[in-house]
Amino acid sequence: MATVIGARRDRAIWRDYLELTKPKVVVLMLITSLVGMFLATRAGVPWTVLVFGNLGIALCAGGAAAVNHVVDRRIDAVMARTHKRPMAEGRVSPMAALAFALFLSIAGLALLLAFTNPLAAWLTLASLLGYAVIYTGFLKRATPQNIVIGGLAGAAPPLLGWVAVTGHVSAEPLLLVLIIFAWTPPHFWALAIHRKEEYAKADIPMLPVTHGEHYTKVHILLYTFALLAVSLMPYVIHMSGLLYLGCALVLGARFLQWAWVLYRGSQPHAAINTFKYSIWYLLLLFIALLVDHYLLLNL
Ligand code: HEM
Ligand SMILES: CC(C)=CCC/C(C)=C/CC/C(C)=C/COP(=O)(O)OP(=O)(O)O
Repeated sequence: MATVIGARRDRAIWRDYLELTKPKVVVLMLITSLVGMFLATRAGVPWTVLVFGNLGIALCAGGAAAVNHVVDRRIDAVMARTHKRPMAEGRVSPMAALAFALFLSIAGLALLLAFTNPLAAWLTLASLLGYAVIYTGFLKRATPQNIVIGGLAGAAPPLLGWVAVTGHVSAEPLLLVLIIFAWTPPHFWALAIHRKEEYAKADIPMLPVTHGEHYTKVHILLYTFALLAVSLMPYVIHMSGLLYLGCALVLGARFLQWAWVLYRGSQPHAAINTFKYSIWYLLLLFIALLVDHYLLLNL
């Protein structure tokens, strides 16, 4: 077995490069961009946009994630959740990871320019820079509101998908962005409560570290209320029908229940369970948007 920058290589190198792209996060983002594409039109989405548009968005998101791994390698090495990452353990060198990130990002933008439209490419570039440079390079170490502001980049994919199809920004995809924007604080702060000591050790000013657990739980509750309200808007503006409304109410009520259990402190694993539920929530809410869309079209 070879030794790479002081670290033993005991697994295939492609796995390390794949890990740099945060594949599970990117897959969920892709589902939201797919939904943005399908909701943008009553006719079918051209297959070139469907395939190369989503591939372009995924490559750029993966490129941004790889930059995040490079910039954060020292703090990742300090935290138990992240210390086995390829950069934190030195299995991939910063130069190699940056070259990989650059390759993914340029390939992604080229696909978007070739198969979608310039606006989709520019907005994707803005999201890429928003996450890789603004959030990772500045906000993360600067303010406990880091993930609220930085959340905009992660929330962008439904807009990117919509614009890839239509070529312009409109209210409906902005509403989908708003849903993910309101979802991000409960998603992340629940995990941050669970991992509070690690963030404190790494000197990262996440809300539970700077303002305490109680304050964070109150804000999780408030954002979850806001999320429930915003998630009903697609029905209110006649973008979605009753099936979506029912799903949004049930999924939102369950999210509120978790936020309440977390707030009351009555369950030892409430924080990590709220985090896990947040991922199922977003996945199921966007599947509901899609199923509802095709039901409405066929009525
Ligand atoms: C600024 C915004 C966000 C922050 C700060 C954030 C933070 C995090 C963190 C710290 C994790 C844990 C990763 C791990 O355990 O290695 C995570 C997991 C995850 N996040 Fe987010 N997230 C954000 C936005 C998003 C968005 C927009 C999506 C998808 C639309 C998303 C989807 C996921 C998924 C699927 C996981 C589970 C990954 C796994 O199990 O490996 N996140 N997030
Ligand atoms: C083009 C486009 C759509 C770009 C979006 C890029 C993207 C992958 C955003 C993900 C958001 C996320 C997982 C933040 C966590 O970072 P963190 O550094 O706080 O978490 P960590 O400690 O797990 O690395």
